[in-house]
Amino acid sequence: MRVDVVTIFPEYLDPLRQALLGRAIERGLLSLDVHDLRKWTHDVHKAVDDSPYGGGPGMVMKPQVWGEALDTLCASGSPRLVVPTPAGRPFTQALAREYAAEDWLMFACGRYEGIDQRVLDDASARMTVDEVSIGDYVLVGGEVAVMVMVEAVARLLPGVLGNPASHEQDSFSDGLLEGPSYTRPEVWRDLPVPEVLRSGNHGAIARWRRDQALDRTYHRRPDLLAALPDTAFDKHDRAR
Ligand SMILES: Nc1cc(-c2ccc3cc[nH]c3c2)n[nH]1
Repeated sequence: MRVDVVTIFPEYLDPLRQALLGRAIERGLLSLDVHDLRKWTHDVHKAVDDSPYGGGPGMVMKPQVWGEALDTLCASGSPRLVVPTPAGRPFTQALAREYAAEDWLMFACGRYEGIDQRVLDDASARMTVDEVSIGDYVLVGGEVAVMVMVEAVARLLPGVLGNPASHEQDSFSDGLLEGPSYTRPEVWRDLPVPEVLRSGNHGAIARWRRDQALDRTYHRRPDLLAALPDTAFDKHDRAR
């Protein structure tokens, strides 16, 4: 997978080159190229923003600069363009899986009050453009949202995680939240590991984990439970 990121703060994306993702990049499982948007300015101040039409606070990112950047970076083809914004569709594990199947993702990091809408409208004629929110809170720019999405997508790529089962038992992979996890010691500060997990009875362990996931989802994210089809529940689930 090819990943391109356009931003006025290229160094903000450096953490993506550390640890697991850094090793995946070194192994060629994905490529990451970060581009400084100011490369496509032509004035001495390298201006990327201007005042908003209609008034209001803050500044808007200029369409000319973004247009030239995308024209250059997309000259060889059409990536899926992902634009973080509080006003976007929710970024979910399902969307991460969809992105993990793409050959080429490009992320446009806004700053200020965002990017002139015409940039996205113009790009939509040549590529799929997704305006995406990573949550109902407001960041200062798109860079952190891009790091969240790149990490969530890259970990799904074959070979990135040591054990593929890790993401197959992710929270949300079966529509439920993950239950609690435990490791040694058996008792810590007078708190024991649930006995079933030490029983060696794998059927009982699987049942207990499913029950824990159902309970946790019921109490913390009832919306997820309500969204599941009846077929998602077996007779044991229904007997609870
Ligand atoms: N989910 C979410 C996205 C954002 C976001 C994304 C881009 C920009 C550009 C300026 N402020 C921004 C905020 N906040 N919260």
